[in-house]
Amino acid sequence: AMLHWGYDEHNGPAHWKEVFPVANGNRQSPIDIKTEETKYDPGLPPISPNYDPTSAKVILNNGHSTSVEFDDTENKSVLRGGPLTGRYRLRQIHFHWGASDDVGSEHAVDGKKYAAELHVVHWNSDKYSSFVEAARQRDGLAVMAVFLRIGECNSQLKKITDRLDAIRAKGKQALFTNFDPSCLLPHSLDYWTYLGSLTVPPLLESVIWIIVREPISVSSEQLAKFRSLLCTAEGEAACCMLRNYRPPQPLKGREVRRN
Ligand SMILES: NS(=O)(=O)c1c(F)c(F)c(-n2cc(CC3CCCCC3)nn2)c(F)c1F
Ligand SMILES: [Zn+2]
Repeated sequence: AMLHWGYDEHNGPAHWKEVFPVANGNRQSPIDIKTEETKYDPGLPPISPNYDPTSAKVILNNGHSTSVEFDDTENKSVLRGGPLTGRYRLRQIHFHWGASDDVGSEHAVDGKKYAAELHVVHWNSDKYSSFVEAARQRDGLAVMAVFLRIGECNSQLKKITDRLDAIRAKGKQALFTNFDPSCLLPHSLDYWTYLGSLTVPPLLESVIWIIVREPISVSSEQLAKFRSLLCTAEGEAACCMLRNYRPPQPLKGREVRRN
């Protein structure tokens, strides 16, 4: 079996079930959203992100993505509305991308993959007392996903891509504050929503997914900076983080609703 999970031939998504059998579960993510089969739900309210820029703490290379981590010790930055009951506290944002611009997103829309995908991870702080506890519950996490398409340079994303050279190696982090991730959201927050899982091991089936339908832009040069991150620590033989997306998983009868 694999040593440590990753996205290479020997430890990638096809192997994850060897250590995490839930990989073949009934509510796995991501999925390919077949827009003709989504169900309009007039009862779905708008999503309402409310983030305090002082919650941002550090930018991190965790070896399988780059994330911005937020202070989630109080309800300073929360997501509410949409399919959610109560408040979900902001924990971290991170990205998924591919080895070339024609792939990279985890979710797909009618078989189309975008160049990358932003995930904004929150946990149900009304019902649970920590992220790790919430991550084990069916309604514990809410992840808002935003597609990135190749286009003009994204000046807001530049705040992140300009810092990546300071955290090239796995385990490196740098101070990163005064950042409100709403600045990365598109004009329209219309969305699809369905029940799924983490898209990385341990693949826990605890995520209410909110997929924003309008993509944001990223330039090819900005995206190339993500690929120059290393999935190896300093002093180890350098290995670039060329891709970190899981392919779409079986829908298994789940409904995808839209507002
Ligand atoms: N792609 S995704 O589905 O949006 C996504 C997520 F939703 C996550 F929550 C994480 N995540 C993983 C852990 C370790 C925890 C270690 C203790 C058990 C729970 C996981 N922290 N956050 C994550 F890495 C990720 F990629
Ligand atoms: Zn993710």
